[in-house]
Amino acid sequence: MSVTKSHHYDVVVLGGGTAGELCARELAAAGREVALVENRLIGGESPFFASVPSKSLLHAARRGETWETAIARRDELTCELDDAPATARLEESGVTVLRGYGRIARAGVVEVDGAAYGYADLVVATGSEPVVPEVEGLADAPVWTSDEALTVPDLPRRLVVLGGGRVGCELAQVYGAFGSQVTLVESAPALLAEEAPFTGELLADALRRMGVDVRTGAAPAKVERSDPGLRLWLSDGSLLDADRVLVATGRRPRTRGVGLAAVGVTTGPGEPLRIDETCRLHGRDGLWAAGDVTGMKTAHAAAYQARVVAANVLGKRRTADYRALPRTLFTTPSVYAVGVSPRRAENEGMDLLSAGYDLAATVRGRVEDAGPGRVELYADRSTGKLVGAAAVGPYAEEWMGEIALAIRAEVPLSVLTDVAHAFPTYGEAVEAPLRELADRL
Ligand SMILES: Cc1cc2nc3c(=O)[nH]c(=O)nc-3n(C[C@H](O)[C@H](O)[C@H](O)COP(=O)(O)OP(=O)(O)OC[C@H]3O[C@@H](n4cnc5c(N)ncnc54)[C@H](O)[C@@H]3O)c2cc1C
Ligand SMILES: NC(=O)c1ccc[n+]([C@@H]2O[C@H](COP(=O)([O-])OP(=O)(O)OC[C@H]3O[C@@H](n4cnc5c(N)ncnc54)[C@H](O)[C@@H]3O)[C@@H](O)[C@H]2O)c1
Repeated sequence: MSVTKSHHYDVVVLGGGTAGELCARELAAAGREVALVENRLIGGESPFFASVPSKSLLHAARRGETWETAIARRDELTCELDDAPATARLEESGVTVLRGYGRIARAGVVEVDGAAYGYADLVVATGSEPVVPEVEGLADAPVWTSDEALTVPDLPRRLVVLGGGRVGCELAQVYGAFGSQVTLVESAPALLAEEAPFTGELLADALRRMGVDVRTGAAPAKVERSDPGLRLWLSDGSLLDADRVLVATGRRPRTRGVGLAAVGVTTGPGEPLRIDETCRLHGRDGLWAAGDVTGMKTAHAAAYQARVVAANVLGKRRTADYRALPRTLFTTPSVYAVGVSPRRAENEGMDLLSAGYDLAATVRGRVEDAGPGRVELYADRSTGKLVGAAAVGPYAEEWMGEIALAIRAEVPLSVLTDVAHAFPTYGEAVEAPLRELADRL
C-alpha cells in the first residue's frame, strides 16, 4: 500500500509501555512534538497484565482474602483493562497518541495502519512477549500465559506452572494460596538458578510449605488432552494431571514486524536490540531503544532507560549504569538481588568475597517470627568494593534499597560500617556482613 506522510514529529515512540510512555512524557514536557504509537493499551504490560495485578494478588494472598475479593481488587487496580484514563493523562501532557500497529517504512518515516508519519528521532520501546516452548501437544492444550493468569476470574483446581523464574514463582504462590493444587516445573536444577543458591532454596521451601509441589530438573515432554483437563509427561518420566497449564518459561524482545531492517538494523529472532551506553540503537543517529526490547527485564529498568533516552534526545549526554538495578520477587518471603551474583562472578572470573547473616538472628525477625531469611553481601576482592547482594525475607525489596545505592555510589565499606540502622529492623541484618567484609578485605 502506498502511504502518504500525514505529519512530521520531532519524536515518534513505538510502543506505549513503561519505557515508551515515560520517554514520550519527558520529551513532551521539554517542548518536543511527540507521537506515541500503541496497538494495545497505553501503559503496556506492567499496569494491566504484569506487575500491578500480580502484586495485587500476592498482597491479597498475604492478607488471607477470598479469591473473589482478591480478583475484584485486582480488576479495580487494573481499571478493568480500560486505558482511557491513562490515555487522557498522556494526551494532557502534550503527547499525540496514535492508535494502531507501528512499523518503520523507511528512514524517517513510520507507518501506522496505512498512514505515514515523519520523525527526526525514533524510540523503539516495543517490549517483550512470552515464549512458549515447543512441546508435543502443548499448542492444543488449554494454556495460559501470565496475561490470562492475571486477567481471568478462574481458579483452576489443578494448575501446572511451567518455569520457576519470576513469573512462575510469583503465580505459583498466588494460585497455591487461593487453593489451587499447584505443581511448579522448572527445567534448571534449582529455582532462580542465576541468583545466589540460598534464594532459590529458601523460596522453594516456602512454596513447598504452602503446598506447592516444586519439581526442579524436569521439563514437559508431552501434553495430551484428557477428560477432564490434560495430562503432562515430564522428562523425568513422571506424569501430571491438570486442569490448566500456565506457561512461564521466559519472554523474548518484541522485534518482529517492526520494520527495523528498513533502517539497517538486523537482529536474530528473540535477540534483544543492541544499544550503546546512551541507549542509541546500533550506534545510529536518531534511533533509540528502551525497555524489554533491549533485554531489560523489569519495569524499573525500562523507566531508567526511558529517562536516559529522553536526556540524550534532548542533547544532554547521559549514559546508563546497570550496576545496581534490583531483581526482585514479591513472594512471601520476598527475594531481592542486585549487582553481581555468585554465578556471574564465577562466569566472569571475578574473585568474590561473601558474607552473610540469617534474619532469624535479628530481634525483628524473632519478634515477628519471620521464618527463614538471609542476607548475603558480595565484594570484589580486587577493588575492595561492594558489588552485589541478595536477600530473602519480609519486604526485602524495601530495606535492601540502601545496598543498591551503596553499590551504585561505590560507598566505601568504612562508611557503610559506620551507618546505624533503626532498632529493631530487618535492615540491621546487613551490619554484621558489612563488618565482616571490611575486616577481611
Ligand atoms: C507477570 C509479570 C509480572 C511482572 N512483575 C514485575 C514487577 O513486579 N516489577 C517489575 O519491575 N517488572 C515486572 N515485570 C516486568 C515488566 O512488566 C516489564 O519489564 C515492563 O512492562 C517492560 O516495559 P516496556 O515498556 O519495555 O514494554 P511493555 O510494557 O511490554 O510495552 C510495550 C508496548 O509496546 C506495544 N507495541 C509493541 N509493538 C508495537 C508496534 N509495532 N506498534 C504499536 N505498539 C506496539 C505493546 O502493545 C506494548 O503495550 C513483570 C512481568 C510479567 C510478565
Ligand atoms: N518481580 C519482578 O520484577 C518480576 C516478576 C515477574 C516477571 N518479571 C519479568 O518478566 C519476565 C518473564 O519472567 P519469566 O519468569 O517468564 O522468565 P524467566 O526467564 O525469569 O524464567 C523462566 C524460567 O523458565 C525455565 N524454563 C525454560 N524453559 C522451560 C521448560 N521447557 N520447562 C520448564 N522450565 C523451563 C527457565 O529455566 C527459567 O527458570 C522476566 O524478564 C522477569 O524478570 C519480573
